[in-house]
Amino acid sequence: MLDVRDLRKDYRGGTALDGVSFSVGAGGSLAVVGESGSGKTTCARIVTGLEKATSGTVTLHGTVQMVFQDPYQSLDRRQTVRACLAEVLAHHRKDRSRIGELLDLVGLDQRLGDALPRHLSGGQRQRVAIARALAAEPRLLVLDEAVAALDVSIQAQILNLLVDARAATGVAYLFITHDLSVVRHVCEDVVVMSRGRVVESGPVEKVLHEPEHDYTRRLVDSVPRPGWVPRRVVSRD
Ligand SMILES: Nc1ncnc2c1ncn2[C@@H]1O[C@H](COP(=O)(O)OP(=O)(O)OP(=O)(O)O)[C@@H](O)[C@H]1O
Repeated sequence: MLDVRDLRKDYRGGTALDGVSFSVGAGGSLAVVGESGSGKTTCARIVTGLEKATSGTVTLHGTVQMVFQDPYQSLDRRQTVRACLAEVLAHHRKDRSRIGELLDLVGLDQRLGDALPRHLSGGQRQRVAIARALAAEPRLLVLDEAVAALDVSIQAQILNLLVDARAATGVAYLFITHDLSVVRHVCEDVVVMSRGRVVESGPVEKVLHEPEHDYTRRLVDSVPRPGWVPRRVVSRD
């Protein structure tokens, strides 16, 4: 449902992407990992249409929504959770009655519908951002460092939520992260980027256990706790 072929992005100062190709099947989940500056965000911005590639093609069947790292920046500070979701539902001509369903889907208490972003914790705000993205019923969600700003225990909760939301809705993920430890739980496949190129790709388990490329090996070694898998967390923030 998403096919990215031979993307190139040149800036005046250099090249951010060079021959990048990958694809995500319907309901699939692909991680794009790499160090800072490897080109991940540029990929995400081109897939979502925020930026144009210098050359190459992006073929996408269905709509795409994006979830950013910092939900506080991406939410309107004057808008309650309910108003925020109502706006997106109206924009996409979806039924307003879905607000309750969306809050359930992301594990937010219905009473929080009347809260403003400043009354919510970081994890709760990210739940709102995910609900807002899912309100449009996209076929693909691009998550750009969506858990990077959260504490590890809250990260685990949001990762669990993402697993559950994908199972419930059939949405596909393009999961952009510098942190390999969060990939295994959420994604089936991974592409590893370095300096604007894909250096390795394949099933997550294979790439994590038998990395072929030196760069990937270093990324795997730099994970603080190799093999760390977030445990199911029962309590919610
Ligand atoms: N608007 C721009 N103008 C010039 N160079 C840019 C621009 N945007 C990105 N770049 C360069 O392109 C390269 C890839 O950047 P990109 O943000 O995609 O990497 P990244 O892997 O997402 O890193 P990070 O995690 O730090 O955001 C970097 O060298 C960056 O400096």
